[in-house]
Amino acid sequence: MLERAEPLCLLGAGKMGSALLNGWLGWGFDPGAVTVVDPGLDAARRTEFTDRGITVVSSMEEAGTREFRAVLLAVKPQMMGNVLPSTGVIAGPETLVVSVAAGIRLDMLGAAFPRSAVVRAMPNTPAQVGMGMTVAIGNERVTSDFHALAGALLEAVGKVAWIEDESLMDAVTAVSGSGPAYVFLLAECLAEAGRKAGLPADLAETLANQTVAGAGVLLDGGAIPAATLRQNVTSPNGTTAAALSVLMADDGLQPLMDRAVEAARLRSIELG
Ligand SMILES: NC(=O)C1=CN([C@@H]2O[C@H](COP(=O)(O)OP(=O)(O)OC[C@H]3O[C@@H](n4cnc5c(N)ncnc54)[C@H](OP(=O)(O)O)[C@@H]3O)[C@@H](O)[C@H]2O)C=CC1
Ligand SMILES: O=C(O)[C@@H]1CCC=N1
Repeated sequence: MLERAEPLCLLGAGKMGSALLNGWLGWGFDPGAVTVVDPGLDAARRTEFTDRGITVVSSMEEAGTREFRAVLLAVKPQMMGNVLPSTGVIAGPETLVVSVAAGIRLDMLGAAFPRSAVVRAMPNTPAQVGMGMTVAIGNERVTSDFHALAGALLEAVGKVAWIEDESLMDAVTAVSGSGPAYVFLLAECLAEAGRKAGLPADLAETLANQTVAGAGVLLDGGAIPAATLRQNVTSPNGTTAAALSVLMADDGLQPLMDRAVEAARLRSIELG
């Protein structure tokens, strides 16, 4: 389990790393136990962290050689080759290493951290509001204690599903990792279509955003399937049916989404 003051290290305090860090602090984790390693932080971001009692350093050398209880790797996949060789020193047999980098496989992570338990995870940005969806898989060093620790770290920002077949991770990345972007694009397209239908731009944007947000809340929890929620909007021979006859045509949204998800899945494989 996660104790509130065990030493944690976050490598890469960008969008995903910060979302997880905020989740841990919101859960009650001691900021004084957190070290952030990020060479790119500007003065304002650095102060934001240090004001909360978090230690911020620019390099692994500055982080020292202490072994952390948990290390979260949240740098770009393209940076992992640079970062991994210098990180082994902060991870020992009692350390859990969690990587959220798209495409970076467990065997690569395991080679960089041969003494540590390693979890490969794919979260998403709704983690920023505690509504994340993370899929995770551990290597052979992940005992039940490490599994519980990883679960606690990841559940601090939303739901977690564990898988046992790593080959699914590229499709996971394409669906839930990248998926929020598809939904935001849907909101943008809906607003644009509203503008083209004659609505003032700000009203069109408000209508589209609130509609997507409200529909998301209806979906939350999974009690009512998406198809049922869709049918609840669709009056026989009404306006929704007219729109859905376009969106659900043979050349409608499904084949487009199939192609988009496949492109993301292939890119995830390439990143590895
Ligand atoms: N954004 C998303 O929706 C998701 C992202 N991910 C994964 O999370 C990871 C991070 O993505 P994201 O948060 O979007 O990216 P960001 O660019 O927002 O964050 C990466 C951070 O790492 C910093 N950084 C660069 N080099 C180093 C280094 N050597 N040591 C420590 N920190 C470093 C960057 O600084 P600088 O900006 O100066 O380069 C930046 O602050 C990626 O691997 C991505 O695949 C996973 C799921 C969803
Ligand atoms: O676009 C990316 O590569 C990352 C991984 C999933 C979401 N963002």
